[in-house]
Amino acid sequence: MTEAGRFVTFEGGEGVGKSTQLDLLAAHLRARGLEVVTTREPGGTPRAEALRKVLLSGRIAPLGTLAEAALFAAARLDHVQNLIAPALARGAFVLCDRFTDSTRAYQGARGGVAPQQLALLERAAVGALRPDLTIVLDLPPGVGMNRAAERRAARGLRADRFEAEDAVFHEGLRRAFLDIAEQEPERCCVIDAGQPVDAVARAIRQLVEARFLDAQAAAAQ
Ligand SMILES: Nc1ncnc2c1ncn2[C@@H]1O[C@H](COP(=O)(O)OP(=O)(O)OP(=O)(O)O)[C@@H](O)[C@H]1O
Ligand SMILES: Cc1cn([C@H]2C[C@H](O)[C@@H](COP(=O)(O)O)O2)c(=O)[nH]c1=O
Repeated sequence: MTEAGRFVTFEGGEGVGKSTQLDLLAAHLRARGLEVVTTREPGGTPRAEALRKVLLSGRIAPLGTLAEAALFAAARLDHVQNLIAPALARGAFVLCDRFTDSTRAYQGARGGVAPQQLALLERAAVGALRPDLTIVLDLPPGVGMNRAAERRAARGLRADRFEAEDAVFHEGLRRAFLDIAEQEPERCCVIDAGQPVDAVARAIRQLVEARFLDAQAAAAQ
């Protein structure tokens, strides 16, 4: 449930195309004259971006997955309070690269943090805020990991804390995101991310227009 705006999150494993598709949707919505705020997790505000650096460096990993989950929640609290909630209150479309489902998948399903503990952290960080729509980009993990590795090589980067996990971890993540989508079909929509970029973008545009913009136009008539 959001305030006046629309909150759309992009989820899925590594290299499935979340940032590519988020940018394309943002450009499409801006061309229609809408205010769009693009952001990401962990991150989105200066304090949360600082926490992102620590989390992805792997320096927190020795403290255990519960500590990591708590730090993701701390970053999210700052992000929601200082960027997401104000933008939604203004009536903007907020497009966010990863949100609470990533914690459920990475720290919960794969990291072994108990659902009750995750629920407490989630409530503390986001209160009653829920995405209006979550786009789950689905891809065999091998394909996504290859895409992510090529992107890293082009930028001269090394694998981060989570990219460095093994194939079993990434296979489990894919299942975790699909399970979340099955459990919340009204909020989540799974899209085949193995299609060419343009085809994925078209599917996302159609979904967003049908969900938010066609209904708005019909109501205005
Ligand atoms: N549909 C596609 N087909 C082929 N390549 C793609 C497709 N979508 C994105 N890519 C490429 O794959 C790489 C990863 O894409 P992107 O950064 O958008 O993924 P991501 O899900 O945001 O990754 P991460 O979670 O690792 O940050 C980029 O080099 C991008 O150009
Ligand atoms: C929000 C969130 C993220 N993660 C992990 C997932 C990714 O490996 C990184 C973020 O990197 P990206 O290139 O921006 O996708 O962090 C997580 O484990 N838990 C979370 O809640």
